[in-house]
Amino acid sequence: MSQAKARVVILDRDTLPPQITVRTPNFPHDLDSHGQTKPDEVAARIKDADVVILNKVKLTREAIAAAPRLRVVAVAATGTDVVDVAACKERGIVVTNIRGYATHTVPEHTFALILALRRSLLAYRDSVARGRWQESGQFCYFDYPIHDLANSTLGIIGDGALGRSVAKLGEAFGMKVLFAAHKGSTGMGPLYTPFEEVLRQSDVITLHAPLLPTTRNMIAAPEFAQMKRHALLINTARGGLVDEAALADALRAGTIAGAGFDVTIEEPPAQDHPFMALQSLPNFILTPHVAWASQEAIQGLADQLIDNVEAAWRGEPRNVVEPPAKR
Ligand SMILES: NC(=O)C1=CN([C@@H]2O[C@H](COP(=O)(O)OP(=O)(O)OC[C@H]3O[C@@H](n4cnc5c(N)ncnc54)[C@H](OP(=O)(O)O)[C@@H]3O)[C@@H](O)[C@H]2O)C=CC1
Ligand SMILES: O=C(O)C(=O)CO
Repeated sequence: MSQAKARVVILDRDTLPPQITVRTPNFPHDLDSHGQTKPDEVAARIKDADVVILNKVKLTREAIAAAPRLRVVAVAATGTDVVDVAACKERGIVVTNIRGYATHTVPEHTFALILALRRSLLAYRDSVARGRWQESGQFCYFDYPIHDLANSTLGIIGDGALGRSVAKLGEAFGMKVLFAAHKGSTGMGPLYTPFEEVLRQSDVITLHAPLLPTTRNMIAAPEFAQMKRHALLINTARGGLVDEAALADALRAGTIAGAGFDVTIEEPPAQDHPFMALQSLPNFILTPHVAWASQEAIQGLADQLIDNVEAAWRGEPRNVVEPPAKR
């Protein structure tokens, strides 16, 4: 992109573990690396930047306007919802993301949540710790429901790299897999089942769609009401896809049987977030946005991140993110 020395700013290096090697870009540059950046620190830190690298720091239209030299924003994640991509595009700033790095780690985490919930694993573990096994006086007891995955129906929302890998694992467990058509869409072809039909038919529903204006709150009270009472909802995608208060209500009311979440709208969630009051429920598991975080996946992400930065800087950008289309 340029022969001049570039100023590269990393806004949240601490979102990659210290033992992960983030290699130095292969073009002349000065590096300004910050462990974390608060929202009100972004504009000042990027004001002279040519390249910004970030994972979960929000990059707003205002901050972008205050960075006249900015040419490349390299997101260290697949999800780019933290960046105002439309504002970048208007300025000719290239936005890149990481693709396909999490096709083992996220599906495996998804199934860890599904299996734990479907077999009441945490409830049995807690009851063993409380002495319930000895109290039962026999070799086993049946306090909590256990269901097979085989012959059950897995509804997948989002048929990208992760949705498809999850489908393969589901098929290996003997599940019938349904890919949901976009909510509100009618003609997506025979490979897709209408969104509402997926809600009605699935025993397990798992989300793998990006957070966009069109996917925000795609699951709220009316959608919970259409699910089976024994359905599980798994969200390893983005917090904003689900109305969090409606999920808490659905779990308390028994509208659905359980939920496994790796993501929340604000991360970390505040102490008074509706999910924090659910921590004692045996049918709700919240993990701290670590579905992506196998050592193997993160190293692949870090390598791809610098590949993206180098390619964009030499004027051959790859993994370019376009602003969300309105549909
Ligand atoms: N918790 C974690 O650690 C991680 C979370 N993620 C999240 O998972 C998401 C998916 O990742 P990945 O599969 O790699 O991304 P991809 O871009 O490969 O796939 C996303 C898919 O979602 C589909 N999609 C878009 N809009 C809708 C909609 N309205 N309804 C249903 N599907 C839709 C897209 O296809 P089309 O538009 O053609 O339908 C696309 O196929 C990421 O965006 C990210 O937010 C990713 C990695 C780690
Ligand atoms: O890759 C992603 O989108 C993640 O959320 C991991 O940071």
